[in-house]
Amino acid sequence: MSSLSASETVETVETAESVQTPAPATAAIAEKPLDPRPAIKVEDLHLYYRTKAEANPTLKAALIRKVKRQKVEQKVIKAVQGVSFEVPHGTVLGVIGHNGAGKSTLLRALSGILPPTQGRVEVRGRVSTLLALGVGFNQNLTGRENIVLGGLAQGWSKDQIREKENSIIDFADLDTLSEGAIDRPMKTYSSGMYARVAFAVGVHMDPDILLVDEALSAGDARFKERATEKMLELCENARTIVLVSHGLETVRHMSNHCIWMDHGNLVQSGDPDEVIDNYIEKQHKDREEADRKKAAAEAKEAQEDEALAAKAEKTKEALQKAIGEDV
Ligand SMILES: Nc1ncnc2c1ncn2[C@@H]1O[C@H](COP(=O)(O)OP(=O)(O)OP(=O)(O)O)[C@@H](O)[C@H]1O
Repeated sequence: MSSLSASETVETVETAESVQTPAPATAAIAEKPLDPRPAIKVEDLHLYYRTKAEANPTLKAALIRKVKRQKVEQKVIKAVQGVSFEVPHGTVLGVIGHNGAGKSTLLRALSGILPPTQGRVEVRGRVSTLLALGVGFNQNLTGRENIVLGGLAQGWSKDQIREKENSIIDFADLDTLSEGAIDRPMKTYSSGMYARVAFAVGVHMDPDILLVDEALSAGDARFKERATEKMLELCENARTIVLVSHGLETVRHMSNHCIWMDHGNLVQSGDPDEVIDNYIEKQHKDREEADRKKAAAEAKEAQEDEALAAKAEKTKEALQKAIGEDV
């Protein structure tokens, strides 16, 4: 499930126009970086989305608005709020957190797709990004054609393309799933097949920094294992990987540093086992709290029902009494 984009940039620095608020505590990730300058440096990063959303999007409301020439109110979603961390070269950084915590948004900023609303992102090296399924490939072209197209976009020579094409196809190993699939349009692929091609292309871009957003989740166990091996190999060669995933065991297994995001904030940064265990504990506590609240609400509702029934009973008795007396 992925797309890829690669930049040839040796040093990318994204800076927001205004840096006003003081930076929160910076999370240094490794003690002995291979390169004294970090591969990634994020300082007081804020990322906001502006959307025009209506509470009640009805045709009537739209017509009234048009007649009255009213504008739809703009809503600001603060996806990332003041996050700072550094990633030395050769790190596999796992990024975990609940749905909507801001993980993918953070990755988009690292890849340069999304400029910071405020703060600073520095990325040193060639970046290859594996993002959401479907982006980056032409669905009507075959897997092979998309690989060649990707190579051309990278500025590879014909020989390089030929050499890498075979290696990418070998790595993706689609034939074991469906013979000849590599020469069929990608719109006919399953999400797992897509993930295989995307991941194979991404790692063959020879990136210094590989950004992976759940790209492996569609792959089967065997492919995940091979992808893991490949990522570790990249990492041994001082390449840096940022892996966003809900697969906590994958993150635990693969990463040597982990950050936990919650509602756009960085909750913890440190050893993967420690961070993941704390995250799991928090999830349990949240679930218990939610269960407790639900039970309390149900008990309250039952009490109110009982009180209403008692009141109705009393009213009925009073009515019967009144009717009886009248009679
Ligand atoms: N294109 C967008 N426009 C508006 N809001 C967005 C957009 N993309 C994400 N958001 C919002 O930003 C917040 C963070 O979303 P993001 O996708 O970064 O979270 P995430 O941690 O990756 O979630 P998940 O684990 O579900 O993929 C959410 O509130 C989300 O609704």
